[in-house]
Amino acid sequence: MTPAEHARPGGAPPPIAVSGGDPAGIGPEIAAAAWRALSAAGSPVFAAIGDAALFEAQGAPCARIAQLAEAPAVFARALPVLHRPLAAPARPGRPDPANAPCVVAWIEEAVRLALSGAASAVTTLPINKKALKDGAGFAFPGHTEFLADLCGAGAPTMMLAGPTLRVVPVTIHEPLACVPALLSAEAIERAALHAHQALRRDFGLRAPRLAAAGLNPHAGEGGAMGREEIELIAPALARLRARGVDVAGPLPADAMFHPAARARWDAALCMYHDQALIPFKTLDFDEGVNLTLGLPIVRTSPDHGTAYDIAGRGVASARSLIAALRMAAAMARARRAAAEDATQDGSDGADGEPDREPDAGTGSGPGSARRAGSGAPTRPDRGSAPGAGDARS
Ligand SMILES: NC(=O)c1ccc[n+]([C@@H]2O[C@H](COP(=O)([O-])OP(=O)(O)OC[C@H]3O[C@@H](n4cnc5c(N)ncnc54)[C@H](O)[C@@H]3O)[C@@H](O)[C@H]2O)c1
Ligand SMILES: N[C@H](C(=O)O)[C@H](O)COP(=O)(O)O
Repeated sequence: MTPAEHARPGGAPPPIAVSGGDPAGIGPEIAAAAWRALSAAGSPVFAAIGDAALFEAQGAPCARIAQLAEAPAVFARALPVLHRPLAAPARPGRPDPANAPCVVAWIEEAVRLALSGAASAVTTLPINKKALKDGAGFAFPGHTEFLADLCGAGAPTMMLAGPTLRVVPVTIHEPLACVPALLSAEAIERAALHAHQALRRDFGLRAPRLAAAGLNPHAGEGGAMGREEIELIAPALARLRARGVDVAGPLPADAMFHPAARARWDAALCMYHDQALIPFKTLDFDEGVNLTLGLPIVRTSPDHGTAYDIAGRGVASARSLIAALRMAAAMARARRAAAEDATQDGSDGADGEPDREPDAGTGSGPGSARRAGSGAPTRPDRGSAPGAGDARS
C-alpha cells in the first residue's frame, strides 16, 4: 500500500518513522524534546524505532506500540515507540560496538515501513558511521548511501535545506583527495536533476534556479587554476540548460554565498561535501535539515551529528530535528498531492522534471512541467530567501 492508501479517515497521513540513531549520542534527548513540542502542536505525528528505555530516561512518557498505525491515537499523551531493545546499556558519549547492529536494524525497519506505505516518511536520528563500521561492519559512508541501497534506488543526492539557503554536494562523503577523479558529468547532471525535481515537487518552486560552483579557486580562472570547469562542469551545465534546467555557473565558490549572490538562486550545486556544508552549517545549523533525493521515499534528518561532547547533559537543541520532521511531513504531503493529481490526469506523478526532456534520469520516470509540487510548499517562487520555511507546518 502507498502512504495515500494508508491515510487515516479524514485524510490524515500515516506517521513518520524515526530511526533511533546512536544511543550514545543526543538522539534520545532530542527525540523526547521534539515529541514534547510536536505533541503540543498536534502534528506531525511520529513514532520512534528503538529501545523505549532510552526515551523514558529523558523523562518522556512512552507508549510501546505494536504497529505504526497505533501512533496517532497515543501521540498527544506519549511518545509512540516501536520498542526494539538494545544489546547493551547505553552510556552517553561512549558508543558500544555491541549496539551497532541494533542501530542499523532500526534504520532498516524505518525504511521498510516507508516503502510499504505504513510510514509517510523516514526521519533518521544521527549515527556515528565509524561506530557502526566497527560494531556492525557497516559498509556505507552514511545514511544517504545506505538508504539508496535499502530502497534499491540509483545513486542518491544529498540536499541540505534551511531558512537561509539550500545546498547540494555533487560528491558526498568522499575524501577530498578523491574528489577530482570522482567528479563526473553524470554525477553533476544527476544531482542537478534531482535538485530541480525536488525544488518543484517538494518545495513548490515553479521555475527553480540552480547555481553551480566550480571546483577550483576562482572557478579555474579561465584554465589558469585548473581545467575541470572548462572540460567537465561547463559542458555538463550546458547539457542541463538544453534540458530546460535553469542553472548558472560554474561560479567561483567563494563569491556565491554572500546575501546578494544567494538571492539569485534557489539551490547551490557544490562539487564536494565541505564546499556545500560549510556555508550551510555556518548560516543554518540550528534549523538545517538534511534530505535525501532520488529515493522512492521521503527521508529527512537533522543536519547535526551525534554530538558525543554534550550527550546526556540535556543541553542539545531539538530545533533541527523538529524542522526535519516538519519538512518530512510537508514533502510527503506534496508528493501525495502530486500522486493524486497524476491519478486524476492519467500521468505518472513524477512532476517536477525539466520541461524539455522526457527522461530526467532521476529514477522516477518521465514527467511534465504542467504544475509545480502541490500541497507542502508555501514560499513564493521569487523574492524571498530560499529555505525550509515552507515546510513548517
Ligand atoms: N545525520 C547523521 O547521522 C549525521 C550528521 C552529521 C554528522 N554525523 C556524525 O556525527 C558524528 C559527530 O560529528 P561532528 O562532531 O562532526 O558533528 P556534530 O554535529 O555531532 O557536532 C558538532 C558540534 O555541534 C554541537 N552540536 C551538534 N548538534 C547539536 C545540537 N542539536 N544542539 C547543540 N549543539 C549541537 C556539538 O556539541 C559539537 O560541538 C560523526 O560520526 C559524524 O559522522 C551524523
Ligand atoms: N554529511 C552529513 C553532514 O555532515 O551533515 C552527514 O554526514 C549525514 O549524512 P547521512 O545523512 O548520509 O548520514
